Amino acid sequence: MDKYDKIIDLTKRRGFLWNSFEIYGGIAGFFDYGPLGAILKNNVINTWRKHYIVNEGFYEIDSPTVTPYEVLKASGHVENFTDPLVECKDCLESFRADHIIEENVDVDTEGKTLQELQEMIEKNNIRCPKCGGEFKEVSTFNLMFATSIGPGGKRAAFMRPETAQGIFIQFKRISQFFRNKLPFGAVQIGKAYRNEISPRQGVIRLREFTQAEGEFFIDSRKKENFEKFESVKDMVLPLLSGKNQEDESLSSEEKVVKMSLSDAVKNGIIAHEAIAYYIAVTKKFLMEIGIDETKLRFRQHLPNEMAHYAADCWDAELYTDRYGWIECVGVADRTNYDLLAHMKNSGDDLSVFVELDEEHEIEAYEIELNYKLVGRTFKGDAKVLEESLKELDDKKMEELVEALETEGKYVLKTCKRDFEILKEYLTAKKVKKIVKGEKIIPHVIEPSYGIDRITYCVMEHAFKEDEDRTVMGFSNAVSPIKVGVFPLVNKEGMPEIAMDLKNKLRENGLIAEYDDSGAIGRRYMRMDEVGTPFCITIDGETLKDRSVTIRERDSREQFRIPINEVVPYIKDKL
Ligand SMILES: Nc1ncnc2c1ncn2[C@@H]1O[C@H](COP(=O)(O)OP(=O)(O)OP(=O)(O)O)[C@@H](O)[C@H]1O
Repeated sequence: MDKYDKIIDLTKRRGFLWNSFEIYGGIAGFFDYGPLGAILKNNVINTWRKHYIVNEGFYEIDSPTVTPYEVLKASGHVENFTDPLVECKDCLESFRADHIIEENVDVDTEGKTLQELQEMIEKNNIRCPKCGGEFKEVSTFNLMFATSIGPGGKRAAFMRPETAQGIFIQFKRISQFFRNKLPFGAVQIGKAYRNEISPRQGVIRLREFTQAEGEFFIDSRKKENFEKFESVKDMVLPLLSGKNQEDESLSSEEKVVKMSLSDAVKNGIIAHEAIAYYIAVTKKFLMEIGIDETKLRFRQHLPNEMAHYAADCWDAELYTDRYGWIECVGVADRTNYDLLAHMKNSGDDLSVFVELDEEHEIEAYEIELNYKLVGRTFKGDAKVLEESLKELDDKKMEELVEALETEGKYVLKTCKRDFEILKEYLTAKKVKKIVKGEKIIPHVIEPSYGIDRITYCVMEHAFKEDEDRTVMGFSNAVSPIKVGVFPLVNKEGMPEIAMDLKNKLRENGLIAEYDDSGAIGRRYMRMDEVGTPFCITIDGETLKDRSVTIRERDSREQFRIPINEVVPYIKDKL
C-alpha cells in the first residue's frame, strides 16, 4: 500500500471521500465528499474567500454552469479545448496520447502536434496497456460536455469547462459595480466540467470538479509598478523558471531556485510586479490551509505551453507521493485577450475610461433630441430613450449616425423595449471635447485554483503515521471537527457535563463531537485520525473543581483549565 492508497482508505472509512455511484459500479473521474470531506473542502473554500474577498477586496459572483455555445465559441473553447486521443483497435479503450507516451518513454510531450505524437507512438512501438493491441491514429477530442437548452435541443450549449468565462461575460456590470475604477476584480467558485479522456489518477483528474478563479482587471501600464507589490517583495519562493527547465546542464534540484520576488522581477524571471504579487497571495493561502512548504514550488509555463496571448504564467505545483508534482493553481497574465474576443463577438464595448494626469482633446458625437416629436411618439418611454442614448459608446453611436444617414432609421434595443428611431427625432454633430482620460481595454491577471486537487494535497500533507497512531495534522483553519468532548466514564454525571460542554461549543460556532465509547486512548486516536486539534475530557476532578483536561493533537500535551474557560481558550487558539 503506498501513501495514496493509505489516504484513500482512511478517507473512505472516516467519511472524507467516497467513490461516486458506487452501488452501480462507480465511474472514473467522479468522487463524493462525505460528511467530514465536505466540511474540509468548504473550509478550504472559505479560507480562499478570506484571502481574495476580505483581504484583497474582490467580490464573488455566481453564474450558471450551463453555458450557451456562442460564449465558448468566442472564448476559443469550441475549437481549442481539446486533448489528443488514441483508441485501441482491438479493445476500443481510449487513452490520452501524450500521457500514454510519457508513461512509456522518458520524453516531454508538452506542445507537441498530433503528427509528432503519432510519430512518437510509432517509433517507440507503444501499444494498448490493457490488451497490447495497436492504436488507431491520434485525433483530437473536445473535453466539453455538450448539452442543449429547451425542448427540441434548438439552442446548443455546454457545461462550463471553467468558471472564468462567467466573469468576462459580466465584465460591464462588474465594471459598473466598481464605478469603473481600475484595478478591480471578481472571483467565482463553482463546478467545472471536463470530459477527461481517461481519468486514471483518482481524485487528481476529475470529470466534475470545483474551481475557484479570479479575474483581476488592471491598467496594463501599471503592471511594472504594482502598488501592492511592496508588501510582498521580500517573500522568498522556490521558482522553476522556463529557462531552467530547458537547461539540460542543470540537475532537477538545481533547476529550482529559491529567490525573493523582488529579485525574480528584477532579473526578468517573473514578468512583472502584478503577477508576482498574485503569486505571493497564492503562497499565503496555501500556507494557511496547511500545505507543506517543502512540497510547494512555482513552475513557469514554457513558451510552447503558454497560450499565445498570455504574457506570463506560473503554476503552483504541490508534491504528492504517488503522482509527483501536480499543478494545483495557475496564475496567468492573460492580457486583454478575453475581453477583446468577447467585444468582437458580442459587439459590446468592454473598455474602461481611465483618468490621465494630462488633459487632451477628442472628437465625439453630441446628440440633441427633438423632444416634442420624441415625447409624442414614445410618451412615458421618452426618458428611457434619452438615457439609453446617453449611454451609447462611440462605436454604437457611429452605427446609429450612419444608419440614420443611409437608411433614415435605426432600431435601438434597450432592456425595456426596442425604439425605432427616425432621422427627424434627433440631430447628431461631432464636437471637440477636452477630456482628462482615455478608454482602455484592461489586462487581466487570473489565478485559477483546482479546489479538489488542493483538498487532496491538504490531506496528503497532513497525513502522518507515528508508531502508535495515524494523525491528520490539519491546520486549524481547515480541520473539520474542532473539538472532541469525552466523559471519562459513563456515570456520575460526567456524560451530562460533557454533552452540555459540546452543546456550548456548538452554540459558539465550533463543530464539537461527543464520544463516550471505548477506552479514552482509543477516543483520542479516533479524533487524531480525522485531524481534530483539541480533545476535552470530563473526569473525576471536574466533579470536584469544575476543571477539565485539554489534550492537544500534535504535541499530545495534556493540561487542565476551568470548564468555563474552554470556549474562549479554544476560540483564541483557533
Ligand atoms: N480534471 C481535473 N480534475 C481536477 N482538477 C482539475 C482538472 N483539470 C484542471 N483542474 C484544476 O483546475 C486548475 C485550473 O485549470 P487549468 O485549465 O489551468 O488546468 P489544466 O492546465 O488544463 O490542467 P491539466 O494540465 O492537469 O489538465 C488546475 O490548476 C487544476 O488544479
